[in-house]
Amino acid sequence: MQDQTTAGNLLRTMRANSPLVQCITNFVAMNIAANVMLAAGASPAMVHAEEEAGEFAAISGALTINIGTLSSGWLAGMLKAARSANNAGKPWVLDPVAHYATAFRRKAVAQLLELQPTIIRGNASEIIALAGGTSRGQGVDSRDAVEQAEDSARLLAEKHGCIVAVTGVTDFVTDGQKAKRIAGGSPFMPQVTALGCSLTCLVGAFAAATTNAPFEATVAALAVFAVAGTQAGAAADGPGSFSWRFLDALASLTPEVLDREARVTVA
Ligand SMILES: Nc1ncnc2c1ncn2[C@@H]1O[C@H](COP(=O)(O)OP(=O)(O)O)[C@@H](O)[C@H]1O
Ligand SMILES: Cc1ncsc1CCOP(=O)(O)O
Ligand SMILES: [Mg+2]
Repeated sequence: MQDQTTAGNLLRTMRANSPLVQCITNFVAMNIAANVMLAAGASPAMVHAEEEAGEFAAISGALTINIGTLSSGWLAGMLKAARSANNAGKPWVLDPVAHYATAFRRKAVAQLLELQPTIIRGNASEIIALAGGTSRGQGVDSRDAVEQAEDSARLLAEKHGCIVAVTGVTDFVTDGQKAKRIAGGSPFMPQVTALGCSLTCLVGAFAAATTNAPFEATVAALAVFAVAGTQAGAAADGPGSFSWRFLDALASLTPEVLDREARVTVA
């Protein structure tokens, strides 16, 4: 029988469903993340107000929460949305942007972790710090290698019963037991702001489109970024042209090419 959980098949399913994803992201990411989602075939909605975030989570296929430009009003909306997603049985993804930088962020992330995200996606410095290690992160940017964050990712996944994705040159995804690495992408990617935030939203789209397969959904979303990133990077002259080429590559990526080009290995 054909494997329904290859990245290509999950991309086909995701596009067929075009899932509504509530993206509580940050002011920097809102526009590019929505464009990335539309190019890939998902249906994003940037809804964060405390007055409506919980109600909206109940009608969305998945929720993503990113603390990049946090304020107390947004945090209230995030907590309501996460509780509502849990009550409705919807997956939700946490992106702990620069959570190590201030006491406000550290406390917010602790509150969000108590609500048991389905998936955590962060860069290496964020994942190392989230597991209690000493990271070299500077603001929103990672200064650690993914390889150094792999043990932290496994620990976090076990502790919180979730999937953890660490991104960088070669990405790593684990449920605490099994793990995969996804190679590809482009050195231009960390030079374009909010691509990690956009990827978190896309992980939400794949999680919404799969039933009880958050590990495979996460691997598929990361593989889409890796293959489209490689394609865009090969033709780009710099981060500016990479940006629009990346959107085009996402939109034109076929499930067949994704399965052929994806460099996914068991870790
Ligand atoms: N040097 C690199 N080479 C290839 N791909 C990269 C590189 N750095 C980041 N990426 C890719 O960029 C995307 C965003 O990841 P990352 O930069 O780690 O997130 P963040 O923006 O949250 O720090 C991921 O798809 C990741 O694989
Ligand atoms: C620059 C910046 N400042 C606050 S959030 C943000 C965007 C971070 O995006 P990413 O985590 O994808 O690099
Ligand atoms: Mg980030």
